Amino acid sequence: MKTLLVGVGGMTNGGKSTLSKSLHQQIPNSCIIAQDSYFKDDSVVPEDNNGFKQYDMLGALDMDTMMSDIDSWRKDPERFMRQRDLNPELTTATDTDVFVLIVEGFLIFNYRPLNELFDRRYFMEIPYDVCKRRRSVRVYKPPDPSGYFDGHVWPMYLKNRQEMDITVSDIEKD
Ligand SMILES: Nc1ncnc2c1ncn2[C@@H]1O[C@H](COP(=O)(O)OP(=O)(O)OP(=O)(O)O)[C@@H](O)[C@H]1O
Ligand SMILES: NC(=O)c1ccc[n+]([C@@H]2O[C@H](CO)[C@@H](O)[C@H]2O)c1
Repeated sequence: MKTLLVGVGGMTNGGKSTLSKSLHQQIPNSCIIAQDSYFKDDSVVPEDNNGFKQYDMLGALDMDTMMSDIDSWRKDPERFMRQRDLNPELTTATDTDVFVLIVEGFLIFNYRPLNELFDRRYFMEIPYDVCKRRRSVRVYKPPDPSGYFDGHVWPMYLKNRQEMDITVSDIEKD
């Protein structure tokens, strides 16, 4: 049995989940772990001086739990998929079977212990105006307050992008 860990990173609304779902549908024995499932509770996410919740940084995410889920997959992908009801097959994997984990999220390459696990990395970027337009029709929980994109999301994207460039050198840009 072989394993392949693929990272689909990139900016908010860049199309990460759309691409990941399409890959998952086409690749047998694959599954997705989405970073957005690991946001901490709103009550513990701090606010800046403008009252904007600081969601677009690693501190807002429970990376320990995310890493622990990825570890379970790495140790036994078949069991991981069966436990989550992702793969009903009960047969045992052969030596030639390849299990693929697609990890998608906006800060997956900024977290060094996760970044170093990837066999392949993809980074999805779209222009500022497209990003802002797509984001304006999305409803997050909690919803973006007025001015959030320009006051928090975009400046944090630029900052995180710069930090990621230092951490990662072998990203395949879309
Ligand atoms: N190739 C594409 N062309 C045009 N629109 C797209 C494309 N891919 C995704 N979209 C649209 O962009 C929006 C965001 O897509 P998606 O949810 O896949 O992005 P994301 O990067 O996972 O976003 P986030 O992580 O911020 O939730 C959706 O409305 C989706 O339909
Ligand atoms: N709990 C959530 O999923 C949540 C809450 C508030 C904001 N966000 C946004 O998700 C994006 C990453 O996909 C970030 O830009 C967050 O602002 C998510």
